Amino acid sequence: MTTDDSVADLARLGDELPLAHQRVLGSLEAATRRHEQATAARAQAMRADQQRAVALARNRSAQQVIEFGGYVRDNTETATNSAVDDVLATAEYVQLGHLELPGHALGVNEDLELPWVVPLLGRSNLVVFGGDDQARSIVHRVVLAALTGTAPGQLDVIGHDPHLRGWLAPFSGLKDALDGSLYVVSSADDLDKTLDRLIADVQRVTDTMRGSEPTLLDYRRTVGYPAERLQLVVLLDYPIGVTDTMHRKVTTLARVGPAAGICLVVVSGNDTRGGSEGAPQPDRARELHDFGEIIDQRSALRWSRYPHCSAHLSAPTVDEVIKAVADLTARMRTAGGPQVDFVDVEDLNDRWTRSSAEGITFALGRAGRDLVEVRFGDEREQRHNALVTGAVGQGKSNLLKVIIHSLSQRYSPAEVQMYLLDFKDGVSLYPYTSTPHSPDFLPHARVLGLESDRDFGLAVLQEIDAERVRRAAVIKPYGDNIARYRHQVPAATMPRIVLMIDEFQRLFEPGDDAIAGQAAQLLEGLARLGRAYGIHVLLASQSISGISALMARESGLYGQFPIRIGLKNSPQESVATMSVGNDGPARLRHRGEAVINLDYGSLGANRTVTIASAQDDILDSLRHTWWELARDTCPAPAVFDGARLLRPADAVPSIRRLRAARLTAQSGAPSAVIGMPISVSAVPATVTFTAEPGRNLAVLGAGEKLDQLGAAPGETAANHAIGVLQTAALSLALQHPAGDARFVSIELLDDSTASRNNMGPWHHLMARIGFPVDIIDRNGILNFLQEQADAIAEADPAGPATYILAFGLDRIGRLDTPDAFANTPAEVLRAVLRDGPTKSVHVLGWWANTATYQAHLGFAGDGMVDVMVFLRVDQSAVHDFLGPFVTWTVRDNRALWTDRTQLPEPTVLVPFSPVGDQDARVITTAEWGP
Ligand SMILES: Nc1ncnc2c1ncn2[C@@H]1O[C@H](COP(=O)(O)OP(=O)(O)OP(=O)(O)O)[C@@H](O)[C@H]1O
Repeated sequence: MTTDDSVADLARLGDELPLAHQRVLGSLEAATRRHEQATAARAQAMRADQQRAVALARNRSAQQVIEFGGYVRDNTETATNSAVDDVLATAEYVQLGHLELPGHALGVNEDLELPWVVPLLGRSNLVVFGGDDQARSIVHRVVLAALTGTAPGQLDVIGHDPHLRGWLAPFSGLKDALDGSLYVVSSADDLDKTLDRLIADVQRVTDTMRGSEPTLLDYRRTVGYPAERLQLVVLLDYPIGVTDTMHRKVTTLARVGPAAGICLVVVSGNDTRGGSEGAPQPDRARELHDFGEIIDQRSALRWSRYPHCSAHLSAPTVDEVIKAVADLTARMRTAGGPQVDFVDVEDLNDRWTRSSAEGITFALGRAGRDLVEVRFGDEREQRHNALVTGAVGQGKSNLLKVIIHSLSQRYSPAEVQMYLLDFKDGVSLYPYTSTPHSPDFLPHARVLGLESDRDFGLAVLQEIDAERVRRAAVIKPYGDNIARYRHQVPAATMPRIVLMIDEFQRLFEPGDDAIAGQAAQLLEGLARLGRAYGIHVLLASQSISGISALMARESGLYGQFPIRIGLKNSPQESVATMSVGNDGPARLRHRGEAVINLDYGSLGANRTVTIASAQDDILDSLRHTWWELARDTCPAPAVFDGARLLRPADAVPSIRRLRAARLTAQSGAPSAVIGMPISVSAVPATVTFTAEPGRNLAVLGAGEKLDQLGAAPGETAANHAIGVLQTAALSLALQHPAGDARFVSIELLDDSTASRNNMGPWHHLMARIGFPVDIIDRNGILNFLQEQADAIAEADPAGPATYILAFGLDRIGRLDTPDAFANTPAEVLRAVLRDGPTKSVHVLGWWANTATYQAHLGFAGDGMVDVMVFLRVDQSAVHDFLGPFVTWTVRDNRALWTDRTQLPEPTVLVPFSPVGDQDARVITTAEWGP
């Protein structure tokens, strides 16, 4: 290649270079443009996508907000309207009104309105800042919602109102329905005590739960019944009147209260000056923020959880509150408390398996998931006796029934024996007796006092005391108590004895007489000394405050009763049952709940128990089983029914025994049966008519109550004077199987009295049993007495007996008109009375009027009549006859019996009533033997 060629090539290249450059630049530009266009197109597409996504998201979220709003509204219904007939219903959430969110902020067209629901009972406290009328409305709304959202009667409202604003006054109707369900204090002192009590409540609730559940509400759900109480504590004008110490207690409660069912509603107004030792107020205000939910209405109404929402309160008017409270109290009155069944506390398949040697245990009910039992006789615990109190209708009878059946199911009659006395006019012990229609009886019952009176109460105490003395002698060689004795003599039978007296205070009323004194002494002795011999006492009463001073002062009886069981009662009774300052029972809410305290009622030892409900059908069938098992080995209990009239037919077994004794010549003289002494042994009162001076019988006083006059014949015949004489005659006649007796009846009764008291049927009956009665009327009486006096003088002492019945002898007048020989008929009567008995002529007479009786017998009457029966006779007349130390008050269905030569002291008895149709049937059809 030449040089010229090279130059030419270079020149060509030089020409082509700019073209190539331009081409390159051109294509670069085109590429850049294409790229830019593509990028712009992509960006536009992405923007469009994004806008679509945002729009979609907005739509979706608006939709969700709307849906969620509906959901919240629906669920609010459920959360705030718990079924209040469910006993566990609790206002855990309450609706106060609604919250509003502006719609444009959410991308929705309308502003959003949501229910304003705040957590409350068991969940949180509430603090309201600002103290004007709106705060009052908030309080009304909160309290009302809490009450209506909780099972009736389960929530107590406690208020502190230092400025006496009366904000809680519209709720005062609560107090009428349930004591203690609203309690408002205004003084700092009272608030302090209330705070102490609330803190004690927290401790007790925590003890009850024993860490098994984190909160009371959980615990209630687990055990399935509303254990303990819920409390809403409203503190107005906080912290007015609140000292530092109290504030610390409030702070503690705010922290631990909700879990224990205590919820604080603190209203802190604009005036926040505290008590004298008040902490710097900003600190307190700051602490209040930690209490729980905050509602601030100092500027606009806000709930601190959602500060961007405006809150709107649905404020009830005062009238609405009052009306709602009235509805609520109506439901509270009918609402029952928690229920535990007998089968929840007693194993029906485990019968009579326990030994009472070391003590006895019975079930009462449940406290939460715990079975609550009481043990008597334990040597270590040294609790032997119990005191039970409860206002009328609060479940005392039910409780006693549970105790009786729990003991009877666990222990056989050889291990536990019961003496049951009921001093009220009730029927609770009737099912334990046998009746003609139902032969079952409670085999563990040794004595049943159905409508006991004081005499019978005393007789039972004496009987048990005698048993104590007997046991002391038996046990002595083996040690000093029943446990040691039974340990060493395992084959021995020595049941524990439980003496249970309902309305025992009646034993001590009027309080200053001989019976009260003896009863207090015996009871105290039994409660103190009986423990060693297996004797335990359970006293029950509606009202002991009247006698508590007597019990504590004179005999120290209460000191023997470490176990106190208080059903709901007044504060005064509660304190009398427990101890000073311990009004636990008064704060119980429901029938069937009780405070049990094993430490002499000391404050701090209270435990709330739901007493088991005595399920009658189950208990009836248990008793039937026990009876089937024990009927052949256990005698029926001795039954005393103080109100029941004693019928002549009731005397048949005794008369049969007396007749048999006469026939076998064990007894030489016949005995008239006149009544039943008030005693445990069923041995009748008898008057033996031996041929001795003085063996006459005088019945003194009116025989019936005036308001019984006019009763239909036969139906309610209750003239006891006539009844005593008729029955005496029947019983005497039946003891003369040989027919060697004559009966004469002096009858001075008016027709109405005679017919009302079945004199005709009595004559008829006497005739049917072989002893027709010779009747002497008013006109024949003087002649008859004269004849008798004459005949007595001549009579053979071994001749047939003559019984002169005299009905209403006082009606003949004083018998002091002398005859031609200056003898008065009264003297003739005295001759019969004085000389008759030794010739087997006995007078059994009734004088309604004691003055006439004295006139008939004269001053020298002593010695003519050994036996007297006083009916409706006043105390002073009794003193005339028996001296100043005998007390006697007129009582229905009772008589006072004295026998100068045979009875150590006057004895109260139930006298017989006149013969009725049924008596006549029984007596004529009874098997009398030869
Ligand atoms: N623990 C309980 N559980 C369920 N019901 C109960 C309970 N205790 C009592 N009751 C019911 O309450 C009512 C009154 O009870 P109870 O007769 O025992 O009261 P009380 O105090 O003995 O009354 P009173 O003194 O007037 O005779 C009864 O209908 C009884 O069934």
